[in-house]
Amino acid sequence: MLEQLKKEVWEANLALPKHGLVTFTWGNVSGIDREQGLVVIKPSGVAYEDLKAEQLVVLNLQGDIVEGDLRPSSDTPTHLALYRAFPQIGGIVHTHSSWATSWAQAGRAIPALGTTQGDYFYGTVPCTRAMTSEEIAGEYELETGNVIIETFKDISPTDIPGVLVNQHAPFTWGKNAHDAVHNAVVLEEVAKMAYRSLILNPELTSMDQALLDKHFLRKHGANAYYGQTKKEEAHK
Ligand SMILES: O=C(CO)[C@@H](O)[C@H](O)COP(=O)(O)O
Repeated sequence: MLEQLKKEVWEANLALPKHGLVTFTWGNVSGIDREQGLVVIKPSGVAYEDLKAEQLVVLNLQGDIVEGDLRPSSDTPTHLALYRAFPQIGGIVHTHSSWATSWAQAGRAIPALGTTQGDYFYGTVPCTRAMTSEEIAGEYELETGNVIIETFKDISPTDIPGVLVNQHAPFTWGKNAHDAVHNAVVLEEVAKMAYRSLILNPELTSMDQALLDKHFLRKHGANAYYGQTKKEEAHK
């Protein structure tokens, strides 16, 4: 089980440069074995082309390293906070992909303007609030997790599998590491499309709700891999 998870997380990290989501080592992917309560994550600062599966770091949800000689990603506290708060997710990606990061630096949420976003995000991709000076001076990565969790207090992480961290960059998640990478690619694409759409038509606000329902529920409805039956909820 753990060896399979390491292979999956290793492959997912290598997919980041393949999809043009990272410059240098500006990104990391993790996955979790919920039965064992163990998280596998990329080691800090290691170039993707040099990364070996055996270099991945294994931690428990409290952040204790149980396997691995290298330092875990500097974003590990954020990953762990999200795994503790969102039991539905099995993989997390953090990158500085340039279009999504531009929205995060601008402190702006990405509205759902079309079916491309609607197929994967059930509406707006939120941007967290700016962190306080105390939060920034404290354990920044842990506080980043906390502000994401705060942002999602009324949002289901299965409806919106990603977030923009204010003045930082995006995090995405999914049922496993590969799914989280898929959502990271989608987020980068819709960030680019939304920017261009708003340049072409600054009056845009959001897409038609019925169209959003149709597209999101069609993909994440009765067979939703999270085990929820969104169709029933949608027609109550
Ligand atoms: O957010 C940041 C830096 O702002 C990090 O994501 C780094 O860009 C990658 O750090 P490591 O995973 O190599 O520690």
